[in-house]
Amino acid sequence: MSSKQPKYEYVSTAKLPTRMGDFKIHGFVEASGQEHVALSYGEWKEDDVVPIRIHSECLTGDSLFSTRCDCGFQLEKAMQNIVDNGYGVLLYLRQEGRGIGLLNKIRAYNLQDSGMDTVEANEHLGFDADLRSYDICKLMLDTLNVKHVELMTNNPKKLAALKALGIDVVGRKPIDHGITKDNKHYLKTKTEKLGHAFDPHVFK
Ligand SMILES: Nc1nc2c(ncn2[C@@H]2O[C@H](COP(=O)(O)OP(=O)(O)OP(=O)(O)O)[C@@H](O)[C@H]2O)c(=O)[nH]1
Ligand SMILES: [Zn+2]
Repeated sequence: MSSKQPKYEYVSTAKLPTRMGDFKIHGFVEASGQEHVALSYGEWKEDDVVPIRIHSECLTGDSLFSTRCDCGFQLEKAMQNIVDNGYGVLLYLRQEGRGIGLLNKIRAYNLQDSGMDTVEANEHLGFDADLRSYDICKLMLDTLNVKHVELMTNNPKKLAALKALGIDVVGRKPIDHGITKDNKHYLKTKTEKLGHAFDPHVFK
């Protein structure tokens, strides 16, 4: 990569009507060719605090209705929250499997079917527990003129990452939606090993 080539670029915007409401979709690309999108809804001014969700791709949860994780439920809830608020942004990052990719996630699921937890399975495959980067969020938010955010997440690493990028994180909105018998153990592991901020009562 030449030093002049930008690491991330904005590409284009189009209308995206959805079941929840009429969003716009904004395309971004990394120098590596990896593509990401942001959805925006409604209007805001530069001084407004904008509710946002940074969602990591999960084909199984987001598109195939899996109850093994909470991703699909969170995606739907976040988009509904944004519509209910009148404005907001969803950054949809193509970091499937916390950055290890879809087929490695299936390998990790296979190990979990034999008793490992989500972190042990990643490590068994030779990966760190979480390989995601949030650097592209800065370009995405700047492009959409978002300066102050309230982040919908249970993951404190996302708050820290945004702050490190110079984004004014005004608050966090918990998104503990979609807890099922199939994902309770997964969510408990995230709380105990990955620092997620789930209230312990949700696992009872
Ligand atoms: N490697 C791996 N990735 C998983 C597994 N289950 C879900 N994922 C991926 O995890 C990502 C979602 O991350 P989570 O840890 O569930 O949640 P988060 O995004 O960190 O936090 P929230 O903002 O609170 O949702 C998606 O990319 C999923 O594909 C798993 O068992 N192993
Ligand atoms: Zn998922």
